[in-house]
Amino acid sequence: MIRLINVTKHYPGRHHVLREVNLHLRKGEMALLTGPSGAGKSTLLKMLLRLEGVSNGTLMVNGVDLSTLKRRHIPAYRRRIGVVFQDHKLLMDRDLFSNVALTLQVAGLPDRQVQSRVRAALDKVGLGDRLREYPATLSGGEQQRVGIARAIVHTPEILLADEPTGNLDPRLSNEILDLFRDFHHHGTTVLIATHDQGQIDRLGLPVLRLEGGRLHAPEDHQ
Ligand SMILES: Nc1ncnc2c1ncn2[C@@H]1O[C@H](COP(=O)(O)OP(=O)(O)OP(=O)(O)O)[C@@H](O)[C@H]1O
Repeated sequence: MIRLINVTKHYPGRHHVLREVNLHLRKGEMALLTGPSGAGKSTLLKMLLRLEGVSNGTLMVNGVDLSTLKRRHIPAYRRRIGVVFQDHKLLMDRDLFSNVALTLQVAGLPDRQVQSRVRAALDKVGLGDRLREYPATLSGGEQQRVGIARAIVHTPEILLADEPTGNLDPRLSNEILDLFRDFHHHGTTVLIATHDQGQIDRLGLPVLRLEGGRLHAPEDHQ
């Protein structure tokens, strides 16, 4: 599903962030991406979203070489991926329903489908009865769950998260990561960038560690 072959990345005028990285994450797998600050975790996620290009090597997602993806096909490609950020970037002047509905509306889905999908997504994260509330009335963990509902509302094949528990206490972090695990158990491929050693130890998932531009991964993930 996700395959990096000798991928190198450097930003203009800077030395390499990633050097000949190899990774194989199969369909339906879940893994944690870790490493010190500045190691390139966000860069790797951005490359998977085609927000950043690869400098050298090959990055394949679902059999598609991203460097050959035409510009006009990028929006459709991104709709197959759900993304969760640490600062969930919710629209504070819109209620939960509108926050989650937005991507479906932009994609031109009929109203009735938008209604049912948004309700189902908010139900999955335990906020199905709070559709008309505004983000400001929610706790940090609840806001993060709205971010997750928004990421999964279009039933993506791949779910990426960048430090999704960064601002949360351990109990809420457990809840959020268990939610990701549920999606993984239902067949979604999940990759989460995290610094949280407690979660890394607790979850017992394959750990992909970036350091000094290299990726250290279990042998069957290289
Ligand atoms: N757009 C950019 N232009 C130039 N350099 C960048 C850009 N984005 C990131 N970098 C540099 O690339 C390196 C990797 O950054 P990245 O954000 O991928 O690391 P990270 O592992 O996600 O870090 P953190 O854990 O602190 O979020 C850093 O040295 C950063 O300064």
